[in-house]
Order: sequence, then C-alpha cells, then structure tokens
Amino acid sequence: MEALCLSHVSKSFGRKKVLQDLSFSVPEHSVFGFIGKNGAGKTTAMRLICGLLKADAGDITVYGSSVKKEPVKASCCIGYLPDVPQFYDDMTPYEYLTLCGKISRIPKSVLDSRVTQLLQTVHLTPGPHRIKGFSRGMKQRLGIAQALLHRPKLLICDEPTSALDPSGRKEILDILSSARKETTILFSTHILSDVERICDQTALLHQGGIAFLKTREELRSLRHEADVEICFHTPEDLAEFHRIVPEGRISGSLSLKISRHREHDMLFLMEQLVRHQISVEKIERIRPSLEDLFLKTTGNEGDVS
Ligand SMILES: Nc1ncnc2c1ncn2[C@@H]1O[C@H](COP(=O)(O)OP(=O)(O)OP(=O)(O)O)[C@@H](O)[C@H]1O
Repeated sequence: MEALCLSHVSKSFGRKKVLQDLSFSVPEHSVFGFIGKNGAGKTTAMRLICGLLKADAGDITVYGSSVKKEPVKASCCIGYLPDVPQFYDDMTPYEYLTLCGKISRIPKSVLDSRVTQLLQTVHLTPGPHRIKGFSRGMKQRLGIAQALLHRPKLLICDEPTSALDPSGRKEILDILSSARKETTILFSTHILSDVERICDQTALLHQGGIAFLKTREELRSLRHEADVEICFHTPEDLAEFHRIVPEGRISGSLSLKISRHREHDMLFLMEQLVRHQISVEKIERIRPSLEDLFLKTTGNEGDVS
C-alpha cells in the first residue's frame, strides 16, 4: 500500500514557484530520503504533506486520505519532526512527553507505558534531567519520541541529522531504521551518506520537481559504473594508447579518463596496455560518490556535506 502519494503538486510564494507538478509516492514501511540544495523546497513539500501549508494545485493523500478534503484524518496519520524542534526546556523528557500525550488525548491508562517505552526507544533515561541541559542529539531523539507518541503511520523528519556529530547521526539513523517496522518514514537531509545508509528510495528535488528517484539498488548500481583514469609516463604513450582505444577524454598531457566502465572493461584496457607494451604510472577505477551524482544533476552550486 502507498503510505503517501503526491500527485501534480505545485506551490508558489508570491511569484516564486517553489514546487511545480511534483509527483511521487512512498510505499508503506519504507524509508524515503529527500535530498536537494538549500531552498529546493524540501521543507515546503513536508509542510504541505502535514497540512501546515496549502498546495496551489495537485493532490496529496496520506494512507488514502486527502490532505485537502480530509485534513483531520490525514494529519492523524502523521508524526512531524521539524528541523528545529522546540520544547519546554524546564521539563524533564518524561514530563514533556506526558504533557504532549495528554494534549494528543492518549488515554491515561496507556500513556505512562507509552512514554517509558519511547524513552527507551530513543535511548533517553526517564531521570530528573531537564531538557535545557540536553545536547542537540538528545533533543533530536526527544523530538522523534514526541513525533512517534501517537503511533503515526507516517513519520516526517526535516533534517533530523543535520548539525549532529557522526555518533549522534548514527544513533538517529538507527532509531529511524528500526522505526520502519511500525511506521513509514520520509526524511530530508543534506548528508548524502545518510540516505545511502537507510533509505529504500531516494529522491532528489530540483527546480520544483523530482530530478531523480532511485531505489537503493539503483543507486548502488549507478555507483558501480565507475570511471577509469589511466596516467601515462609520456604524452607519446598516451597518444599511442588513445589511437588503439579511441575512447574517453584526454585530461592534461598524461591522463585519459574513460567514463562508466564496468569491472570486465578494466581487464580489456589492461590487456591492451600489455599487448602494446605501454607502461603506465597508474590505472585506477574511480567510483562516483553520491555527491558526484548530486552535483552532476544540480550543477556545481550544491550545498552538500
Ligand atoms: N513562508 C514562505 N514565504 C515565502 N517564501 C518561502 C516561505 N517558505 C519557504 N519559502 C521559500 O521557498 C523556497 C524553498 O524553501 P524550503 O525551506 O522549502 O527549502 P529547503 O529545500 O527545505 O531548504 P533548506 O535545505 O535550506 O532547508 C526558498 O526560496 C524559501 O525562501
């Protein structure tokens, strides 16, 4: 079943068109990664899904409920973690989650055990420590607990790992990854290795629409299409080799770059070098990183880490 479906969604702010004819869907119990440059419209799309903004055109459905026609039904399915979650800093996490649970009208009989269980899930202790002393990572984890409190079918997290150190990021990613058993997850990030780590599908938002949408396997296979760089000792060796294998792009006076070679092609290139007795400084496979794919699609001004 589709947890979320966006169909031809557009949104402008004044004359600025942020989203144009945006369509994609997210299968149930999957983790969907949303990447894009600063200002690409990731937060706008998430706010539209949550019903915090109104789309100019198009439809959004959450588990079959239209955000436009059945906003309450749709929003009941969603847990949202904004990019900068706000808390009552003088409370302990236990007090804070209990307050949120009361506001969400979670029955008293189950609230205490739900809060205790969620604190465990996000690795926070129900002790007397106040939120104001928490690290960023702890606050993000508390934000995830808050968003999961009412057992949403769809969890939306806006850059949950940004500004965290590698161990803080790993904790968040592990929590999100295991939360997929109970919910479907859509999260945005600038940290491309994070989407590679846990996302079943990754969408790149660019110029108002989806520039690419890849499954984990597709991303992996794209990254297997490595370039090969051969560095020669002399320009004459390079010219001789390029006459025999008229492929690729000469870069500088000693180097040849051949795109998208697969494993077996490397053997072919090496055979040609041996057969024609051309010695080389080095021959190397260069796998594109996700950053390379991102920059190739968006131009070179991408803001990625
Ligand atoms: N309420 C608003 N009024 C006017 N313009 C807005 C509003 N909200 C967002 N925008 C503009 O829409 C564009 C998309 O913003 P959005 O925050 O959705 O991008 P983003 O992809 O989440 O960026 P970032 O990665 O920097 O968080 C930006 O140019 C932003 O200035």
